[in-house]
Amino acid sequence: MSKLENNNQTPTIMEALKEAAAFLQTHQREERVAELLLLYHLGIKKTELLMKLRETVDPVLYAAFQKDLEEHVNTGIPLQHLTGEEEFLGRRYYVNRDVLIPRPETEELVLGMEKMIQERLAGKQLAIADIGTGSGIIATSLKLAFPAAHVIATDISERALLVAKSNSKTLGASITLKQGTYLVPIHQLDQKVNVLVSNPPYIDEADKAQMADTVKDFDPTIALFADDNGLAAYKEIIHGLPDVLNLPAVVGFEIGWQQGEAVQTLLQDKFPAAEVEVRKDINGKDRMVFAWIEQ
Ligand SMILES: C[S@@+](CC[C@H](N)C(=O)[O-])C[C@H]1O[C@@H](n2cnc3c(N)ncnc32)[C@H](O)[C@@H]1O
Repeated sequence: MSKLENNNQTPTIMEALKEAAAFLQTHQREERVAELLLLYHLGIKKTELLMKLRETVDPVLYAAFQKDLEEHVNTGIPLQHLTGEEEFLGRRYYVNRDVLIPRPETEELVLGMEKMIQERLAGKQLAIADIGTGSGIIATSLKLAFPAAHVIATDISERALLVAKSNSKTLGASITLKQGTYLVPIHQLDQKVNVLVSNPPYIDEADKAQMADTVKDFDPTIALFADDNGLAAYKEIIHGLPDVLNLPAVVGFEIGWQQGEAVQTLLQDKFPAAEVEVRKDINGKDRMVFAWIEQ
């Protein structure tokens, strides 16, 4: 067990940060965790932190900060599980062990969907499905971007849906939440949609050994892994698409960086006349597939 050595029970904020950053660096953890965790414990914003660098840290808060820091170093517990929140497109979402921690790549998926909806479905009544909603980030963001849309969010996990419910409520997004496997809840609602988006599980189990402990030990297994080289969820969803889409429709998937061609082919085979495009993320890796399906 690594322990943070400190001889000073009442350091200044600056000293606490330096000491924590060095501790994280020694244990090959991201140094930025020090600042984010201290902000959380002090209950202040970064701008306030910069003005308070010479103030001493309350010993009780400092002890709690150190305890979390040591747990992070020793177990790999993600910062977001210590603070119970993550930011997504400028909004704060509650997270726990029942949901995937929202990723920046998914922000790019949502922004891409918003743009396609504005360009292709302007003036149309929108019915949007988010399949495998997890913490509800995609469904909530799209409802807030298109307030008149009917948004349905599904997940196989009841516990994930509780998190999505709490987030959508806190953020004032009225969405319909349904439990069930992939498209089944959409069928049950007898509701066709003209927008379908999903960030499904897409990691091949064979890649587990190379994954960071912060991911494989803490994100829910059901949110990460899929059979068939990670393609099983795409295959199942795309197979059922013709029955749930009200054309013309926009479809968007987040994908693993090596899955672009496979998912594009699955969509193109199902809808030969569709425009299907693989897009890269900010790091230059294939990360999204978008389809515009008119017939
Ligand atoms: C990669 S996570 C994405 C969560 C969230 N949409 C996001 O982008 O952060 C995949 C989600 O799909 C859900 N899931 C896994 N298998 C499913 C299935 N068979 N049917 C519906 N949802 C499923 C998981 O519970 C998880 O919430």
